[in-house]
Amino acid sequence: MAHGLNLAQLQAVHYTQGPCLVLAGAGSGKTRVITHKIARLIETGMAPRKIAAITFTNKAASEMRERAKSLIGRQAKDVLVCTFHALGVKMVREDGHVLGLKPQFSILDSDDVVGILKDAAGGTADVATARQWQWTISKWKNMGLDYKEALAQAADDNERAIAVLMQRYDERLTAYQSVDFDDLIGMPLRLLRDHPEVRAKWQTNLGHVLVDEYQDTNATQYELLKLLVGERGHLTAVGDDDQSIYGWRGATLDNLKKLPVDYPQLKVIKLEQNYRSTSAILRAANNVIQPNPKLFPKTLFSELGEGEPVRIVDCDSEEHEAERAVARILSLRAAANPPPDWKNFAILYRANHQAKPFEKALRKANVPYKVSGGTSFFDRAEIRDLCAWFRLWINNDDDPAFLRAITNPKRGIGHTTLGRLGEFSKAHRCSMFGALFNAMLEDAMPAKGRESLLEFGRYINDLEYRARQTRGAEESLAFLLDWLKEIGYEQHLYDAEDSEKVAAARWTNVLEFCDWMAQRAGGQTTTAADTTTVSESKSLLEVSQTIALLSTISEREKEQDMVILSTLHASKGLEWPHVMLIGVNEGLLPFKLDDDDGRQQKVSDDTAQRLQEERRLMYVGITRAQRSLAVSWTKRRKKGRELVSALPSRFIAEMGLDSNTAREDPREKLRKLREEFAARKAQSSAAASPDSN
Ligand SMILES: Nc1ncnc2c1ncn2[C@@H]1O[C@H](COP(=O)(O)OP(=O)(O)OP(=O)(O)O)[C@@H](O)[C@H]1O
Ligand SMILES: [Mg+2]
Repeated sequence: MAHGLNLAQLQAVHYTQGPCLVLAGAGSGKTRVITHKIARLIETGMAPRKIAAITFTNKAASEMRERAKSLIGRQAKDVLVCTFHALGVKMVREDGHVLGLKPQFSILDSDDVVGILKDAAGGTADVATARQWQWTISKWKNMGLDYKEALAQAADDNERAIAVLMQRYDERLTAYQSVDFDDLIGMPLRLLRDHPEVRAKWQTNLGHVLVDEYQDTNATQYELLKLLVGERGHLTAVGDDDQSIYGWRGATLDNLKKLPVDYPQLKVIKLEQNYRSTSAILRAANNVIQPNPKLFPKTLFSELGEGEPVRIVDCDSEEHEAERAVARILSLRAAANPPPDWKNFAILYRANHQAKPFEKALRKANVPYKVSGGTSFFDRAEIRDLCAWFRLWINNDDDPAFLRAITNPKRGIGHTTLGRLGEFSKAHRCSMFGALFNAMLEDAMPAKGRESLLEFGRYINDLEYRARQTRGAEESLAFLLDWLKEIGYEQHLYDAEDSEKVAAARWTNVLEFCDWMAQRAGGQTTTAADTTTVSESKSLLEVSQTIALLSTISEREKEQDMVILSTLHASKGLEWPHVMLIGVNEGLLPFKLDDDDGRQQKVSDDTAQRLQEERRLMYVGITRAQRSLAVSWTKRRKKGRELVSALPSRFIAEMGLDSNTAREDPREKLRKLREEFAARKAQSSAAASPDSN
């Protein structure tokens, strides 16, 4: 097991007596330390289920599980590898009853939250305002505040009003037996903080907790972590202060500073060798991050050789930029034999909307690509409709799911009827579903409306019963298809869409989703949020319970051979042989900074801090590249409908490249291509792929 680790890494892996912090730059093998340490802990006799490894995304979790599996085999499946949120789901499912929550609680998605907030505020607010409330409440929850504490620290009347709204909002969530995304951290924290027996249970159950990307944890997550590991502090955290890019979401570098204070026995280990990138790439990264104040001094070197110079690509417009990116991918592929896989290329950008021209250009050139971190499969309206039905089978009290299921597809139940049902359920303090079977409902609405409601209720009960009996892949698929036919979902899609093509695509998604669910019922796959690894067939009801959780917190990831388009934020922790950073313009990266035009000497503290975070984002982007890096910017950008002239980002100059060699010159490229062609010919058939590592 020792192979493939340097001395400092080995030290981190073997130190299991107490808390350990690995603090090191990008690509220095921090994540590798975590996987090897999992293996080491198991080797020394710790039961795999006593180990928890916390990652930043579900994708990172499944990758880590794979890596652990290749080191230690099947035992890896019992290690709890998941995100903070998935851990939260597990904790709330096991112990939420202490807080009055049943194990079959629902997790609300962002749209549900906005709907509930609007409703709780009297129903007149627009979506933008409701999103603002959502943002503020989320911020408070991430600071570990309940509505009373939020009220006490509110800065103005507006915030006080939101704190009052927060109370009503949380009351509704309790009534719906539902939680929002932030509760998945806040509730476990309350469980451990306020309930010693629960705390004792988790501290005994977990022998060691490992955390990747520690620099991006927020205050609540840190508190949770501390309570999970207790005073013994069997904790390994790895991180890089230069890669902290979630400050805007409440992550705080204070957690890095607090660790040595809260754990005086903390062992701090630094790693200095970068195993990912060539020296040319690493130098550009070091230059960019250099102006930022240093929390901990570090140096980083690479032994992978100088490599290709970093390319700066000047473009006229976004379309031009996209064309050049595609041309670069094609020429890099043409230059190697066999050509590197598509998945070796990544196009990274600051904001989601920047992907569009690139998608168009890639499609035009028939290049397979995947937008990662964009709209997830589970965010599609049709999938969310189906998930609402599942949520309702599992948790009849989930009112948002009830409303979504009863109206998708429409079943002739009008708004008036639903409105009356809503009022009745409020007056009688029960869920809308519960109200259906209340004898007093007779007085609240005309018989006709009531009859259709009851019919729906009976149908849900019937489905729940049938789903419980349905096991295995084949039965499940048959059940799902029957159900979709019964509710007329395909027709519903065709009615809702003007374009038949769009409707057909949505129906294909539905079928793909059913197939995927059926496979899970057959016991095939494991996913990041589903921490209990599936190995035998499950009933469809059990499967839908985990799907309902997945619907908001997981992306369905398949390993496919495609060019990756990703935001810089979503690229954290990942690596590709060839990376293109695009839209590296002032105003985009760094993103618009209020009082800073790049020339002023003095800027406000806030702006200076945001600039530091933007610089870290650029650093993250550069350090994703293993062998080649191109950085492009455009002379003109779209602003609304207009084309305005634009400047290259200050970060391009800061990379400190020699402008003569770095600019991409078409003539030089041609020369290189010729050279490579000649070299390949000489090598003839024996040529091995430089990309097959
Ligand atoms: N000792 C080593 N020998 C050889 N390769 C290594 C070694 N340590 C790490 N690597 C490789 O270097 C690359 C970067 O490692 P890893 O992803 O663990 O770095 P990291 O510090 O987590 O990076 P980031 O800060 O971007 O998350 C990986 O491909 C990994 O397999
Ligand atoms: Mg990492």
